[in-house]
Amino acid sequence: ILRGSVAKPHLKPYMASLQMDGQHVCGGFLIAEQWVLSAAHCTEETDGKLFQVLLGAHSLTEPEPHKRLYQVRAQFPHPGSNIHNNKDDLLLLQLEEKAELNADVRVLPFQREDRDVAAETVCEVAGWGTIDHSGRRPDKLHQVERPVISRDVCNHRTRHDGTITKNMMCTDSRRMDTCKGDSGGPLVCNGVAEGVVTAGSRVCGNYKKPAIYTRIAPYAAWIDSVMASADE
Ligand SMILES: O=C(O)c1[nH]c2ccc(F)cc2c1NC(=O)[C@H]1C[C@@H]1c1ccccc1
Repeated sequence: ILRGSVAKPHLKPYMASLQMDGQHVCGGFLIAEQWVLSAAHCTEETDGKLFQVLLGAHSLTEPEPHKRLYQVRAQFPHPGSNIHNNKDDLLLLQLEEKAELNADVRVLPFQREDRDVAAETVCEVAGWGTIDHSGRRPDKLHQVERPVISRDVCNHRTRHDGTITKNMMCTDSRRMDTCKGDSGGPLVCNGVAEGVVTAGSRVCGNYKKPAIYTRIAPYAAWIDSVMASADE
């Protein structure tokens, strides 16, 4: 998160850190007791290995009462996701067991009504991604509030030039922005997860390149079907 602030500890109890060999790779969030939603691109350099999911954390390194690293039973990248674009950039992770829910570990509801969030709506996004232009990686969760910008503005030829589909949404990236390592985290508007930070490589903090999110509502049926069909 560029030019945001340190989050209040454990006030975003749905936040997950997707880790590989003890290192934070991407964000994610708890959508059900045994399920985390993130971004498919985050699996690109993991050559088939499964993530581990850290829940209940504020600091990535310090011991905290409800912090716990969960093994992942299975990962389900959206079948339409690919390395060439930001389409269908969603990843479902089934935890090895149901997460123990408590004050620091809670499910976040996601939007099921497929209707665009109004431009100028101020939403919030959090993550353990880079916090400055030298790529510094924070130990603690950071957050920032950003206004939604319309798809028409985001698709302007000087911005993302028509690549933003109806299944994507954008927020203003002037100065304050998401950045590498924040991908997979939720864009939360009025307490509901409306989007997932896309994990395609992108410049951060440049107003000409707004932040891009995968809208969740269009994928509610896919999410429900994967959760329903995955084996116990
Ligand atoms: O965050 C992203 O957009 C993104 N997209 C990807 C695609 C492939 C892929 F193998 C990884 C990523 C990845 N994450 C990262 O590179 C994470 C490792 C870097 C990082 C940044 C800040 C703080 C901690 C760690």
